[in-house]
Amino acid sequence: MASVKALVQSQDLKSLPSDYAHFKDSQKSIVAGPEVSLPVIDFSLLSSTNPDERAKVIEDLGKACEEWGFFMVVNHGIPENLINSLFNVCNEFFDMPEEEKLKFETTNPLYPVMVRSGSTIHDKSNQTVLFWRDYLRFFVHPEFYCPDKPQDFRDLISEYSQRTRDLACKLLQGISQSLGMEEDYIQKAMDLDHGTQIFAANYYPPCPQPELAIGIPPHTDHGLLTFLLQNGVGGLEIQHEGQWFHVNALPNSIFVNTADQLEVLSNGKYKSVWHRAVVNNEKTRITLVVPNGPSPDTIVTPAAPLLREAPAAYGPMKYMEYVNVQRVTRLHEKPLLDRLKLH
Ligand SMILES: O=C(O)CCC(=O)C(=O)O
Ligand SMILES: [Fe+2]
Repeated sequence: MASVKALVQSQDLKSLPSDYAHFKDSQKSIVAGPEVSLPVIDFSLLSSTNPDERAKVIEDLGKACEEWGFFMVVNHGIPENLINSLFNVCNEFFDMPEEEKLKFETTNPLYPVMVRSGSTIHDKSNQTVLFWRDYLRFFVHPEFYCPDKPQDFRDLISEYSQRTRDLACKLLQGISQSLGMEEDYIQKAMDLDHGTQIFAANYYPPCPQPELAIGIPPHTDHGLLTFLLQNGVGGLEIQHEGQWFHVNALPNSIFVNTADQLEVLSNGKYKSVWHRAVVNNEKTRITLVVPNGPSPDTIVTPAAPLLREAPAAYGPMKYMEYVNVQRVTRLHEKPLLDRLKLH
């Protein structure tokens, strides 16, 4: 299938092709949410030698997970030039000839490298609706995959994936402690030495009628923590206290959201945040997304130490099975996470 990028380039589009109309009439269209300021976590304080400073950042981290499920990490130590190079190389990837990219086209979520355009969803009447985005996704851990073009892609991804894995481990140590557990509880219980890490790049070209289209419809992410970078163009919205809010990034920050397996592990204390990507009619938006999850075979359950205080609120499920079932769950069906709830 042709990419959304090619569609935009091939025609002087004045209106949205009907396949991409998520909202059939402008009355029900997307209304951009108001902007909200998010909790900010200073990552450098997690390795502070001052116990009070460390205790404070762990408390802030716990609050951010409990009240928002979404925060920005600053002073994360990932070099700005690595991030800039990654955006450049991902842009080059989407600029490659269609035939090159389509080599990776598949609908099988287990393929290690996948390119898709306008991934389909089905609305209530079972009609297909396409997302206004092109998409590249591959597994980087426990096994490392990466397209071999453009040049330097592999090296950059390899470095970014190592650094973000380290960031995820350290944040999860703080999160373990914020739940009153041993620092390495999550690392051991989720087998993070073999943790699943994915790299995804979303490419949202300018859209002629952005209010009728959707980049990604509302969803929660599978995994523990997702990291997101954007190329300076906004579009991410999160649900907070029942309302949609637009979120914007501080310079040099990384967005982090709590995901489904962290909700299960924390026995519901930390909620997996609902979010969506809206599109605009002016600028191409690129986001680089790294979901960090348990090892593929980990059976995820609420953490044992938390069950002294309350009974388990979620049933067990193997992580990879969860990923696969979630992928075939349709928009109007009950979300998989809700189906795991025991009461
Ligand atoms: O691009 C965005 O802003 C959201 C991406 C996202 O939610 C995802 O890839 O899971
Ligand atoms: Fe997401």
